[in-house]
This record gives sequence, C-alpha cells and structure tokens, in this order.
Amino acid sequence: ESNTKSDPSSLYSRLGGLAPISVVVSDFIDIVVPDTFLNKNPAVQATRAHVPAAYLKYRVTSMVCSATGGPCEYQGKGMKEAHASLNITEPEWDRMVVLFKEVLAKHKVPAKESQELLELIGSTKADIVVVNSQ
Ligand code: HEM
Repeated sequence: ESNTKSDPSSLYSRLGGLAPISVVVSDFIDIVVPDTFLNKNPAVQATRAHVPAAYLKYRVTSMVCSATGGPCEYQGKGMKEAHASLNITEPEWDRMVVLFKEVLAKHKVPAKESQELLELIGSTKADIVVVNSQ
C-alpha cells in the first residue's frame, strides 16, 4: 500500500492509511444507506435506486483520503452540487453524525483522530444542509 508519500503526522497516516479508512467508510455507508430515519426523506430514498453504495464508498473514501493528507485525488462532485437536490435537514444531519460516531467507536478510532474527522465532516455542513427546519 503506497502511503509512503504521506506526512507521518497527517491525519491520514495517524488513521493508518487507506485500508483502515476504507473499512470505516464502508461500514458507515452500509449503516447510512438503509437508515430508516434518513430514508424518510423522499429525495434521499429515491437515490438508492440509481446511486450504488459501492460508488458512494469509493467517492467518500477518496475524499477522506485526500482531505486528511493522503495520496488520493478526489474527483467527485462538490458537496453543494452533490447534495443540492436532497433537501437535507438539520435533524437528518444530526442523525448522520450519531451514526458516524457509532462507527468511529466500533472501530476504536482514538479520541483525537475522531474529533478531527468530526471537524472535517462538520466543515461540509453548510454546503449539505439546505433546509433550515429548526
Ligand atoms: C445527512 C447527511 C447526508 C446524506 C443524507 C447524504 C446523502 C447522499 C446521497 C443520497 C448522495 C448521492 C447523490 C446523487 O448522486 O444523486 C450523496 C453523495 C455524496 N455524498 Fe453525501 N450525504 C450526507 C452527508 C455527506 C457528508 C457529511 C459527506 C462527506 C463529508 C458526504 C459525501 C458525499 C460524496 C463524496 C458523494 C458523491 C459525490 C459524487 O457523486 O461525486 N455526504 N450523499
């Protein structure tokens, strides 16, 4: 596995590189895609028919790899564009964060690295949550 180009102090390296990152992302997508609360959003539910989970795993893994200082290049859509038509609400965002924290705990990602990943995810919130429902 070629993570040799990466700074050893990067979040990417501290997470253990691409193999552990891809496992955490894969588990996360496996939990998020069938989640009944998130699928109450009809726009989100509708994408299940035409956006394969394997595709989302690939895109989210390459994004996390890139954003944490790893050797990947994210070539997917911007977060605003990817989620614009999904009408994602604040409660849906909060549900996703709960599910993400469960996956981090399951894989025993250390507190510091978990916090950094949550901040990274948090930095995309303004582009993803388009409905202010509170
Ligand atoms: C409640 C929160 C979220 C929901 C319900 C959600 C749902 C979705 C759905 C349904 C798609 C497929 C859109 C389509 O192709 O029509 C998608 C794409 C994507 N999402 Fe999310 N998402 C959420 C949050 C996030 C977060 C926090 C990230 C990463 C920081 C993320 C990263 C991506 C990426 C990388 C894609 C693929 C973009 C592409 O096709 O190039 N999503 N999301």
